[in-house]
Amino acid sequence: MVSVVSASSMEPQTQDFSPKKSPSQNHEASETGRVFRSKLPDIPISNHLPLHTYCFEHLSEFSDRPCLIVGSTGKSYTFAETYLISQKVAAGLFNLGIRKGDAIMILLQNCVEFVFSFIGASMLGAVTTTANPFYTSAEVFKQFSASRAKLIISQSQYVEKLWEPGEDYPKLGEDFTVITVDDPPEKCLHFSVLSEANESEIPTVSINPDDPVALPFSSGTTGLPKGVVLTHKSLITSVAQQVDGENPNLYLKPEDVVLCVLPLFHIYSLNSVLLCSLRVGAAVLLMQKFEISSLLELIQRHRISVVAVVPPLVLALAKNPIVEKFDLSSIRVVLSGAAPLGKELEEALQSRIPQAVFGQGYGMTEAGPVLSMCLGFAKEPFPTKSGSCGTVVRNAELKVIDPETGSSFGFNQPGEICIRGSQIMKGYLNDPEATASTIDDEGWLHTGDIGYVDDDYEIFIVDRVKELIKFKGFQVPPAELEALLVSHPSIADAAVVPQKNDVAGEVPVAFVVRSNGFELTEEAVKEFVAKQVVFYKRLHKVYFVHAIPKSPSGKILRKDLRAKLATSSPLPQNPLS
Ligand SMILES: CC(C)(COP(=O)(O)OP(=O)(O)OC[C@H]1O[C@@H](n2cnc3c(N)ncnc32)[C@H](O)[C@@H]1OP(=O)(O)O)[C@@H](O)C(=O)NCCC(=O)NCCSC(=O)/C=C/c1ccc(O)cc1
Repeated sequence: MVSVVSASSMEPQTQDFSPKKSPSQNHEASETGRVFRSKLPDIPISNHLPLHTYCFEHLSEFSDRPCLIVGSTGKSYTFAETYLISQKVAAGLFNLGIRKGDAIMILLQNCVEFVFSFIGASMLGAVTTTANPFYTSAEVFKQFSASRAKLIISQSQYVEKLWEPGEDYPKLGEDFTVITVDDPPEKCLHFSVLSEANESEIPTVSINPDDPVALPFSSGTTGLPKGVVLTHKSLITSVAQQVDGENPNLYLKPEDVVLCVLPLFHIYSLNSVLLCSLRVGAAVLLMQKFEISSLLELIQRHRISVVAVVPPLVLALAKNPIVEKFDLSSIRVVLSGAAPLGKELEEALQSRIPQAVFGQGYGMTEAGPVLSMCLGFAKEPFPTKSGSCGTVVRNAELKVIDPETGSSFGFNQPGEICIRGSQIMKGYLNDPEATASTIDDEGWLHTGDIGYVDDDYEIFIVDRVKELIKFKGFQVPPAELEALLVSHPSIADAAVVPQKNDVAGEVPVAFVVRSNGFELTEEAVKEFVAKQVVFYKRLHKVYFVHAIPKSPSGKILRKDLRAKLATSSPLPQNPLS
């Protein structure tokens, strides 16, 4: 059944993304060579519960243990306190008019209020859309308007941008409420209106497993950013696939201290760090901003045992000489995700933290997000290979298809990776077309990533058919930058593609066709874009060309442009002109 998101509401209609059949574990793969399953057996998953109930299901076993630790101050909140404050926030949101099905926006860096707000909204049956506080006004408002959020929780320093664009945008205080976690500017409310509300005033709400709970934005395989509808059922399934069962794939313990430096406004940290830790009773150490020496100090002081990272952090930990000065012996697990990690880098870090199990997870916001996870992290671990991004999670099916014909490949043959299971998104918000082109009518989500499954069921990503550029694990949708570029009066056409970069992985670069007779410099183009986008979407290079290569149907031939970049080193000023 195809997920269709109705034009008028947050609710995608009639969904059933559970596997259509129940193949018997990975044996099916060996029999047919078509569908790959985890080496771990399927488990019962409590995905009939609301997300907050599931996360705190075992609260009584660790209610007095630390749940959230603020890195900068050392202040900590127990599980019982975290649960209680979240209940208060739910009551406070209700007092401010938030009802089941309403959306709120969290525009915050990592902090305890982020957690209280997300869980509090879940308790009301409300939906949270998370956004990067470094977004420009226009970027915030696009997401705010698309999600029809009624309230924003932010910090005073970001409030200014909420009314900056003027006329075309809702005015502060008129159409929505702004709450700040620090001293509120005029017309804003302080977070205490939520955190000091009376928890007994939470209404009784009936939450359906298919109700949305989170609405992160992602451009998917193509186009502009879209709201990704993640339900209570999808997030519970994903967390359970990682940390539940007698032999959890990602074995976290209540004694663990889990590093949360990656931003909670992206699904990687929200799911694999926060929600997984809440479920198992592990403490989450919150860092607002990455800075290498503070990070190392915190690891040493709090005996951090589980570290979730992206490749630029692996680079810093593997190469920075300052690392040698700190005691990192507490680390037992290093999970890397969100972008491909080179074998050499992985081995360099492993030699610095020899006692830790090092591995990768593979995720995509639309997939709920985790498709595969290193089985070296399991309670009873399996041997794994460096460079692999894990094995498909349990209670899910994965296949590798020929992107041209759709037929499934067996072992060791690269093709587009597809995933099916109750964890995947319900659909894109109000975008049935994009949903239907991502989730097919048998419930398979097409990732746009090219990879293969080896004889040991380990997955290796080798390329992508999707357009997305990844800067330090952040999404840069080319279509968004191309739309901006062609809005410039002196630009006739433009294409944006990734260029390899040692630190960021990839950076966006543009090919630009000037309008006839117009003077335009590279600096002017870069500045034009930089003013309108968050820092990681800025162009790193502009090449002026006479035409953008396109297919007969008008699609930009990105592969040709990427190939031009790959073959020109060092890059000439104008490779195509
Ligand atoms: C921590 C990173 C790796 C590095 O941060 P950085 O060193 O500060 O560098 P940035 O390039 O990000 O920041 C640029 C500038 O912004 C500044 N900045 C920065 N945060 C601040 C600040 N809080 N205050 C003030 N200035 C600041 C920063 O200092 C810097 O300033 P400057 O040095 O002057 O250029 C950062 O890039 C980062 O968090 N990247 C990860 C993004 C991410 O989480 N992506 C996930 C997408 S979802 C997905 O793919 C899911 C996959 C998945 C995979 C596996 C799973 O198990 C589950 C899921």
